[in-house]
Amino acid sequence: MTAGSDDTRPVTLVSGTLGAGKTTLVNRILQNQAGYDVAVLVNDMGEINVDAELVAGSTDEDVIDLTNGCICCRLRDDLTDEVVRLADERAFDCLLVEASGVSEPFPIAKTFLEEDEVTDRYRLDTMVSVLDAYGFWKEFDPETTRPDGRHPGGRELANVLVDQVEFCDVLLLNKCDLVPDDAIDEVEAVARELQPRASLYRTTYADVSPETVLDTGLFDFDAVRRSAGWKRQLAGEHEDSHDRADGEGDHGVSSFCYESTRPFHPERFNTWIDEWPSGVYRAKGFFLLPTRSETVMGLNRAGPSVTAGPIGEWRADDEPATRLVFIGTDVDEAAIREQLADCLLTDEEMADADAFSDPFPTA
Ligand SMILES: Nc1nc2c(ncn2[C@@H]2O[C@H](COP(=O)(O)OP(=O)(O)OP(=O)(O)O)[C@@H](O)[C@H]2O)c(=O)[nH]1
Repeated sequence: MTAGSDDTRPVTLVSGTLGAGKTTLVNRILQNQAGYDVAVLVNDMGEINVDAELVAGSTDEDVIDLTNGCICCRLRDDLTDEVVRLADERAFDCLLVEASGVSEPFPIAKTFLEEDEVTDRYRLDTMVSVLDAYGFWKEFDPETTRPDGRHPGGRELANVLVDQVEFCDVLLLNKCDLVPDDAIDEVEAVARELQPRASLYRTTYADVSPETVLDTGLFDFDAVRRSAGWKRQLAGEHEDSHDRADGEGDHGVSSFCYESTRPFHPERFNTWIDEWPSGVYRAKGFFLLPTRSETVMGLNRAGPSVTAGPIGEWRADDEPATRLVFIGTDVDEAAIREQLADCLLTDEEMADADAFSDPFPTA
């Protein structure tokens, strides 16, 4: 889905975790616009917009600064006003939006897909994720320390990171200078499992040409939604190099979907979540509990952070079932399936489905 008519301007949305190299990329593009006249919109969480100050080689009118908050949460109206004003007041070819490191890209993208005033003037063209390859590698290999001794930061951001990898057209594995080659291979394998259809580049100081991220025509809303690793799995598909009998891609990265129409024993399943199988760094989906027959219970685990709780109600035409996707490295799928089967209610327990205590949150 690309909204708008031919005279709309292409929008490139750059997201990525804190310090991944977004500003470095934006600077690079501004310094080498390759024949494009590029306008830039930046947003930062701090009171002082460090990013706007750091974006070099630009006059004030090139760079619009949305300080005081994160675009995706508080500034959606401001974002709409600013991009509309920009389009009406200035001539330029492409808009480059740098999201703050804690913004989720999807809500920003929605502004460019759903707001009529915006879609009259712009079309979402390319979603770029800049990944701190070092931080990502470190996330799954806690023994590693950075040469300068600093922690790459923010384990709690793991959820954001996964969303950013899953929802993009172009993925830059940046800071490759800090990661040994064999580890980059592994990071790439993980990233490809999470997002198989993105164009992927290994970069140092975001060294890509402007054509890689500007006016690419790559954005395809439905394809992005469909192809994110876990959604693809939930839909029962499995493609390309990962379509193997054992479900395993390169470097031992694999994924599988567990399904059952029989509910889990609430406490057994909760204990299983606490213990968690080794190697699984991504899990997403929903599950059934006898104590919540009307409720869709969601499970979402990214790196070390996990949430499990109600995410909605089953609708009349739904077929309630547990569907959980697991992605990990050297995962023992058979063992996990067996453990999960042990968490299901037994026939005896099914007969007395009211007799459970339920440790999961209610809201
Ligand atoms: N070693 C190394 N450092 C890099 C690379 N890319 C960027 N950096 C450095 O990492 C730091 C953060 O880069 P930025 O471009 O400011 O990152 P950002 O994503 O805009 O950061 P936030 O706006 O805080 O989220 C800077 O000191 C960069 O010079 C790289 O490929 N290798």
